[in-house]
Amino acid sequence: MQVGRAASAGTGAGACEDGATATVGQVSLDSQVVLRVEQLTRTYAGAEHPAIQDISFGLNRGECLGLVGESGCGKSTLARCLLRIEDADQGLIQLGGQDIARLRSRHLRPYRRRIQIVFQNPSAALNPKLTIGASLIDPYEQLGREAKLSHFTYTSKEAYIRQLLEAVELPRELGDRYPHELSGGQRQRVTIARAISIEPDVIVLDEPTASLDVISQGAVLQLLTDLRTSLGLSYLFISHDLAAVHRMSQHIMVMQSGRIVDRFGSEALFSEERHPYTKELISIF
Ligand SMILES: Nc1ncnc2c1ncn2[C@@H]1O[C@H](COP(=O)(O)OP(=O)(O)OP(=O)(O)O)[C@@H](O)[C@H]1O
Repeated sequence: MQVGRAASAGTGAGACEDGATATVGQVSLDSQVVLRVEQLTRTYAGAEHPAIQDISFGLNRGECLGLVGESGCGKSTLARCLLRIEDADQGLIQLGGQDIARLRSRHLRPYRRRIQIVFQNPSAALNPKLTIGASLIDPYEQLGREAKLSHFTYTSKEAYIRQLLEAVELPRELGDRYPHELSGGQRQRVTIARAISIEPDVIVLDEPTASLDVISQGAVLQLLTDLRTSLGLSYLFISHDLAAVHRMSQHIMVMQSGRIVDRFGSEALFSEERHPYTKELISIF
């Protein structure tokens, strides 16, 4: 893997609620924010309450921002809205300085590359009829050709696939296999390789280790941390596993019934100031 662009350290602007630009001396920290979300709300047809309501946060370049909350609180709805798989009813999603919340088709296309997602279930995320190599090349063919890649170089399909497999610590022979011929942990590494292949700014990790055994979980979380540092990636790490979120993230947000009820630097998880719901989550895990 070619690496080089160093990740910026977290600046403290992460997870800022009102989306305001923070300043330290003369230095604006706003340039560090790669993804800014303001007042995002989504109500499903027929539902009594919004699935997500007034969600606002900023994600710093090179940072992992954790989002934790119990099942059904709205985490995946937020992820789908950020990826524009679903549309929010109102609110702003600023990526690369552009509000993408309402962009359509060709206007949205240049921003699709900038935000990628890794889902919980790698088996559902990979086309069973494609070899691993073909799956890895697919995002580049769809979105990457227009982009100037700086870590991976595309000289030939084979060379590109090799770099991606190497980046996620998989043997190159796996490129010729089909998804069912891999273990769950290997399949999830392939979906991570797909997500990084077109060098996005942001990756939404939606419960990326929930389907794995404990040993594979630890290894995949470590790989994600290493890739964040070496590729300068920014993560929104969604999980109901508070321990994993604490391990991975510089800042943490806690979601309850569609709203962010608590947000703090990871080191302040056990502080007395925590919201009662955060304390409840701590007592469960
Ligand atoms: N397509 C949909 N249509 C209608 N309601 C939905 C839809 N998807 C989710 N919901 C509802 O929206 C709320 C939030 O669901 P969501 O899947 O975002 O929660 P979650 O926190 O990701 O849960 P989990 O951790 O179990 O995946 C729930 O009440 C859910 O029933």
